[in-house]
Amino acid sequence: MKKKIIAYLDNQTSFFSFDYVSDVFTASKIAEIFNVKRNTISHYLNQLTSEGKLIKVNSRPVFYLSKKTFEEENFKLKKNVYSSFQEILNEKPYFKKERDFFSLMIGHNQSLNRAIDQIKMSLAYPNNGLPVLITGESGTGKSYLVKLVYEYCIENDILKEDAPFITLNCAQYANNPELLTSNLFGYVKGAFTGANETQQGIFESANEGILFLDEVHRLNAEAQEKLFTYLDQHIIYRVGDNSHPLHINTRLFFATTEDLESNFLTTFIRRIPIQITLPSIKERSRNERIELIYSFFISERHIIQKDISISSQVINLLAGNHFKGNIGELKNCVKVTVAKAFMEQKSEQVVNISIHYLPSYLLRDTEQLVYNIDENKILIKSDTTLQQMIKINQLTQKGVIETFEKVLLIYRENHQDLSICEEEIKKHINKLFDELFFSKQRYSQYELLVYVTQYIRETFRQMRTAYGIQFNGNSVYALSYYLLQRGSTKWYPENDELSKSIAHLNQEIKSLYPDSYHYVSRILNICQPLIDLDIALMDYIILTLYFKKIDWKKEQGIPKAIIVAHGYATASSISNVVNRLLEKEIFEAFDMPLETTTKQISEEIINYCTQNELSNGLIILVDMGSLRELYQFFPKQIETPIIVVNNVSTPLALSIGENIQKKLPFEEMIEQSVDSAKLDWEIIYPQENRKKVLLTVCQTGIGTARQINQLLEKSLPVSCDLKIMPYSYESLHVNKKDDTIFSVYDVLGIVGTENPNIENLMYVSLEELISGQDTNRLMDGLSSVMTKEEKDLFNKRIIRSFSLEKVIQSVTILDTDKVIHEIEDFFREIEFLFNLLLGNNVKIALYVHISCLIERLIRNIPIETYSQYDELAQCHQRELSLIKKAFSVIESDYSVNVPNSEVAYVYDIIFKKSDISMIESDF
Ligand SMILES: Nc1ncnc2c1ncn2[C@@H]1O[C@H](COP(=O)(O)OP(=O)(O)OP(=O)(O)O)[C@@H](O)[C@H]1O
Repeated sequence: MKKKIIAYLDNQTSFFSFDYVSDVFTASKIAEIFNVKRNTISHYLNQLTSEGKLIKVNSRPVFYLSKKTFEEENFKLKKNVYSSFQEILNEKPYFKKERDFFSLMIGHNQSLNRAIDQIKMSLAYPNNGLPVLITGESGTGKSYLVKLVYEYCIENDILKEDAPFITLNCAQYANNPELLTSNLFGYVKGAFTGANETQQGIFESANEGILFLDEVHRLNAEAQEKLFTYLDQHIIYRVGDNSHPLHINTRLFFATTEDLESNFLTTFIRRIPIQITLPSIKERSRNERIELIYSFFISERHIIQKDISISSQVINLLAGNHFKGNIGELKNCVKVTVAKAFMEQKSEQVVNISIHYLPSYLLRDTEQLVYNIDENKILIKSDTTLQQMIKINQLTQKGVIETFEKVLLIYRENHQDLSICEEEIKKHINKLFDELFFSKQRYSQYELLVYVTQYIRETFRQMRTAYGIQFNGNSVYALSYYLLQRGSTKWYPENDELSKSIAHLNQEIKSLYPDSYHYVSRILNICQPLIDLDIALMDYIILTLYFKKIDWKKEQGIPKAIIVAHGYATASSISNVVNRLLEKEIFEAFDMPLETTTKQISEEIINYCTQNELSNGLIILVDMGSLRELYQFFPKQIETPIIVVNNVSTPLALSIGENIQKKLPFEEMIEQSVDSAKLDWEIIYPQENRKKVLLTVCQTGIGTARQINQLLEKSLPVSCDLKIMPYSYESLHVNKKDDTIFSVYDVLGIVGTENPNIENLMYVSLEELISGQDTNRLMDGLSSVMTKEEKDLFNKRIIRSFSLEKVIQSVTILDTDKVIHEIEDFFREIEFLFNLLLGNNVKIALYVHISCLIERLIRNIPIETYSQYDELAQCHQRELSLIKKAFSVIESDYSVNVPNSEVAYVYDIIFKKSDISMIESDF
């Protein structure tokens, strides 16, 4: 048993961390693992401790670790029994000192992590370590890093207490490279004119210490040669003497702001195995920049010996600026700002730092707007530490990061399959947003919130214009709160495994919710430069899943409309007036100064076309005859119909705008407006590449069609270039192939609740999809737009999305279980009253139809009146009354009244559905 315990603890101890001591080291856990009584285990553990095999930590609970493994992984221990882990830590050689030194360097655990590891490695290398070359722009901390290296070496006995640390800035000798060489390596008497005495060089003075050559690219070829000799053999020769080598032991650090390739002899570079590049301030995360700013204000506080209160705008402006002189310039900027405020507020107890004290160039250069609002203050007192300040900063984003971690944990626990764990993940995301909405902290960040929301609102406005997406007012706030809390911290996954999971999840979400993902990406890209975000893949994931819930409401069927007119503001003024009158941004303006050519205008418009979603067509109102030729510049591959209307005027634009709002069919929008005005217009249909569409229809209007549309869109693979759009059943039923939709699009087929019976056109009923009967037929009809893999994926998703429950869930807000029960009662009643058995297809059609019907009634949404109601009522009054009777339970349960038209549609489904067989019952 003792052997087993030792083996177990050897293994566990290799994972031991002071930061989190797991219960695997406690007697009770070990007893549980070996299925032995606790007392027995304690007895063995104590014996092993006194044998020196284990260490015992008498904290509560008591922990036991393998001494051998601990010492291998950490450091030698003096005892076997300790009162706490802190007591063990106190024995760690140089523990405090080592940690303290490099941690003074902000970014030591983030952007400088690797650089510091490399330095430590170079110092540990035998025979005086390895030489290190540090590159980086001016002010990135090269000199500061070497200074810390020196202190680290002293504290860790790598160098003796009185070891020399000599810095030589080679740039000081820019005009006299020979002087630099002789100062560096020393010279012998008579080596050159004026060499009256033999003189030892800086190299010798740095013996047994550190020599730091800054701006080392200034060394001339001769000096570089001399350095090789040292690097290769650890000897130097004084200038003028090549026969007396001097043995030197100095650790070399070089720094340069220059490009290595062009300024150094390759032979020199090859001899320096460790090369480190320090990041510019722009490359550091915002959090690191904020840490730097805080630390500089804290040091200024020590200098002026007065508390400092800083407005959060000041921090924002400093953190948002990418100082060319990097940290050095940032530090100076803080110094100057504090000095200026201090001078002006000598008699005040606390020095207030507002944006007025910042250097003016900072305000001028900043991309961020500055508001003159009463803001939050950050107070630095005599005992304020950087750690405290960072903690406050990090707290704000804790909730978001915790959600990241939780989501990833759930995803990984569920074999990286979103279909199993999506609901659970969404619960956590919704919880996060609930917390964000109600967070008290928000109030303390009020000003920043105002700032962020106005950008988000503007971003959403752009999205509305570009994609025709309507936003729920809450979305602006949800996104603003999220971004505010998220802060601008770079978030890195802890390891490669996690990164892989994130990439996997990202891919899954991207293909599952392509639209939502696309919109989220657009929004984040637009906001990113404005609010200085460091976006991680997790942000796309969280936001896509969150916004999916709200659902982007697409404005259906509205074409884009633009006004193009010569002159500096003609187009803008017309569109302004019209948009204001219509209370909607219908028109976009393209002002064209007079010298612009038609070709240039076309290019602008084509550019606009590529950036906006135009699948509902584009209407261009132009001001002069010559512009009519505009379309000749359009590429043949246009995918959308374009109407060009000549001689734009405000009344014409207003009339067309009204028609657009009424969602009239594409050509009618113009016909109705221009008829009276006798203006000329032209419609250009895409000839080669008409967009392929699948239409969704429902017989009662457009409501259910839209829902079917959404379900299909969600199932559509991202890579597939198919448009799915709801369309009027009535219009197709009456016009058949003459309907305008067929000249605008390449219609591949129709999915719906009722067949408009168009010759040679695929029709798949909703019931077929729900019953999973004939998805193959649909897939066959889509062969021209989908590869086999895409069809398989589409099919798989349709089967998943079109279960009866899911369809009902998506078409209504009603409680699915309840509504299904009610409808089943309705079936029984119908079967009883008419003495028949409803076929499965009829039932499925009725499930969907009636649940939508109930919702329509509850929400007071009108439907198209049943056109031949009177004739139907004349012949089938009895049937209509019986159907109405069967509805009585539903009517009373939902407090609604089923109107005649609705009853008539239900009659059609039960008795007329052409492709559904109705089984008469035997009795
Ligand atoms: N990571 C850091 N944490 C805290 N302070 C830093 C850090 N890096 C640099 N500094 C501070 O920034 C200032 C500029 O750094 P430093 O002089 O080392 O830059 P440099 O790269 O050597 O510049 P140059 O090439 O112009 O000589 C120093 O005062 C230093 O204290």
